[in-house]
Amino acid sequence: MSGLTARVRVVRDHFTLDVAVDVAPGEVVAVVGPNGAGKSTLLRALAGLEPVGAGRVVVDGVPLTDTDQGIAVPPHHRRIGVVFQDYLLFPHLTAAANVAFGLRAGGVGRAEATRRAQNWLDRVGLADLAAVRPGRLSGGQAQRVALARALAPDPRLLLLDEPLAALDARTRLQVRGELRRHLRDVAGATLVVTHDPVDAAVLADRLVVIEDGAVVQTGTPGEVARRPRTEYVARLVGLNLLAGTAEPAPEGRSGSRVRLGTAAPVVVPGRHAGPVYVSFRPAAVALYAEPPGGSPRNVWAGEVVGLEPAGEAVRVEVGTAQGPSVVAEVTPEAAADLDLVPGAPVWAVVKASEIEVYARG
Ligand SMILES: Nc1ncnc2c1ncn2[C@@H]1O[C@H](COP(=O)(O)OP(=O)(O)OP(=O)(O)O)[C@@H](O)[C@H]1O
Repeated sequence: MSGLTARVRVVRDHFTLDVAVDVAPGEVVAVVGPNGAGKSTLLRALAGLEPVGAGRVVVDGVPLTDTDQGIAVPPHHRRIGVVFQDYLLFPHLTAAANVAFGLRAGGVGRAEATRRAQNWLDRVGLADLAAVRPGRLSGGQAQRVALARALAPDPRLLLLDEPLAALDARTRLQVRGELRRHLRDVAGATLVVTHDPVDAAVLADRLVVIEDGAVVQTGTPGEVARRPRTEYVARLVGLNLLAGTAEPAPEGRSGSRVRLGTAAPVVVPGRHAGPVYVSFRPAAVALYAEPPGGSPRNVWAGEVVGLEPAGEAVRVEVGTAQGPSVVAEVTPEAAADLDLVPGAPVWAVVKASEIEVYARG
């Protein structure tokens, strides 16, 4: 099979990584997950930099790791491109010589390697800096040289670990756009580790979410953002997520009720039964300083736990006495009018029509 097919298990004292990932040729997959989830360990295992306890890593049909057969191709013979934060440029070589290095190591002759290195520096917009050594490059420029060095040998597998993390916000925006263009042209499989949901959404065709050493969700950025399956993913994409059990309304009535442990059940659109997730946007939560009049459904009484700015709005975390905590998004004016300070009593109301429901498990 072409592209990457991998299953790796790495066991440490207090941590086990056990994941399977497949990446098609030309596909860009972002690996996301909380700190310590095992993202870097996965990339390092694929690169041959981390001993694999059990598993197989196959690129374009060639086994690079196979613990059953005793195969462990050393990192420099894997013919893969890597941009890792600790895999720095050679300080004593010029930008052009850094890019040519990988080509030379792959058996390309000196003149051809120099020509192709220059061509790659052109492509990443650094033609004028070919003769400069890394010490005189900015962070963004060095990152582009590292990318050119990884891409120049036309690798069948490209691994990028937080390629934009070291850049300031403005450079990041620019380099992210360029990186996206370059990754679109890569014929091989690409895996990129990132903490940033925007990087993931911009760069990747598909996300693989890893938590505590295991894959917990995979899908296009849109699918994952619409239907998160874990607390971490929900927070990452800025949605409220509650787990519960649905039962459809009695015959002749629309909608369903979802029980959430001890909290009051929520009323949701559509007919659902069994274990479900319920998700909704913070902006779909209205807050009141007094119990709301009429008989709105889905009202939780609680208190303000914390507030933080979110763009032009204010995000308010509301803890409820018996149930879930929910995040609301209100205007700064509303936050002031409602006198929202930590500890203040508040009533949160979610419109049923704004709630998304999907099966768990
Ligand atoms: N060299 C090491 N020796 C022992 N344990 C390690 C080593 N490197 C990482 N770990 C542990 O392995 C687990 C996975 O770490 P890893 O760096 O792969 O996570 P990560 O998802 O990349 O995290 P981050 O987002 O913080 O970079 C963590 O529990 C970490 O403490």
